[in-house]
Amino acid sequence: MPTTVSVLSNITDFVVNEGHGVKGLSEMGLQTLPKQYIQPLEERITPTTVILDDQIPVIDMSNWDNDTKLIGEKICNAAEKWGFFQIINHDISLDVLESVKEATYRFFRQPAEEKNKHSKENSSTNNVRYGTSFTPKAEKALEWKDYLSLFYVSDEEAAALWPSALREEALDFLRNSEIVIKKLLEALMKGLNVKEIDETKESLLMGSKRINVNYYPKCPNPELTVGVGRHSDVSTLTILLQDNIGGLYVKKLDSETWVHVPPIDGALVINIGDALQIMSNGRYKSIEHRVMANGSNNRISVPIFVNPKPSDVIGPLAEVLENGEEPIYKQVLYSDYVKHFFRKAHDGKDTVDFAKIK
Ligand SMILES: COc1cc(/C=C/C(=O)SCCNC(=O)CCNC(=O)[C@H](O)C(C)(C)COP(=O)(O)OP(=O)(O)OC[C@H]2O[C@@H](n3cnc4c(N)ncnc43)[C@H](O)[C@@H]2OP(=O)(O)O)ccc1O
Ligand SMILES: O=C(O)CCC(=O)C(=O)O
Ligand SMILES: [Fe+2]
Repeated sequence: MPTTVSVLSNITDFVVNEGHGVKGLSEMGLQTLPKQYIQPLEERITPTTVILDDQIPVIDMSNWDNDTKLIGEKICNAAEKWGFFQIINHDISLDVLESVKEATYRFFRQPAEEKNKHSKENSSTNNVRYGTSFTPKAEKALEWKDYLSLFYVSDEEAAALWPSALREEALDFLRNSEIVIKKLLEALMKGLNVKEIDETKESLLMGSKRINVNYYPKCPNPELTVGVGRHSDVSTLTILLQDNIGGLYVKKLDSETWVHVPPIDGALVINIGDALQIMSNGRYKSIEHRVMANGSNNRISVPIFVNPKPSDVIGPLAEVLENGEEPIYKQVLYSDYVKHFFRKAHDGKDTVDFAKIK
């Protein structure tokens, strides 16, 4: 086992290259945060920018069959005003949610050598990626997070390539989320004057999926760093399962203030991603969010990113422009958009400028 002194003299080797991650660092019992993780003042989450008297909407899906119109309107309203909401009574069983959380812990509990088989350098596939921070090579300060990212192609590919520690549970969460994803997209498309989601639209909106499992270990100086820096997701929409620790903050539209997303047992957090902001010509908002590190507890979260296919070209939908509205985004190849996102450090909403008509 390396000593604290030898680890601290080469953090990148220990955390990034050897695959110990920030989990390995945290478990050495550090008393102070290594300098590589100290974020500039403007990137830290401070009480002065957080407001306590507002909250993202919480939408009850239980009466969907009888109240589709009313619930649909609430969803569209939340997508326009907040870009974020929580759903309760969504029909994904607590068992499925608990199992994927347990499996996440099972994956991260494994020795570094086992997890590191899935690093960019060691993995035989781009569709399975274990890593730490976001893009360590491009970042001035690292983020206090380890992750495993799984791009879904087929059950057969998952059986061959996904780590067995969480494969079945991640697939179960993906399968069970299908119905609620379709309900959300049906409501959101109605709000854009799209009457029917045919095969082509379905493929454009949800032609590919990625499931990530995030691990934020206990941090010695949480106020000096971030779990995840300011970013918007590049998805169509994201379905996020968080545990009961808290720490996710969402920027309020047209303001410099942030609200906390309080954990609600059994709820899922939904957010609009850049792809849907672009397709809706800016009507639905892909909002900046970030995660605070925690000084007392480890935290996990499991986002499912629902995306266009990499080969799709995305731009404002014809139905949205039908009434003469001017497009504010151009047509872009989705994989170019995603590559642009992955190649730079988290920088708030700047990714979407890639698709803006100047
Ligand atoms: C917040 O912290 C995060 C967030 C995320 C993900 C957030 C999302 O919103 S995911 C939704 C992304 N959409 C998709 O995955 C569907 C479309 N997929 C694609 O278009 C492609 O699969 C691709 C992602 C572009 C990869 O295509 P490929 O041809 O294989 O390109 P590469 O050259 O291998 O990769 C380009 C560039 O991106 C880096 N990268 C690729 N995948 C990941 C990943 N899962 N996590 C981090 N970085 C990734 C890759 O290293 C390349 O960069 P280089 O600098 O090496 O050139 C995810 C993780 C978080 O922490
Ligand atoms: O962990 C969270 O609550 C949010 C994670 C996130 O924003 C992401 O993975 O894109
Ligand atoms: Fe995110």
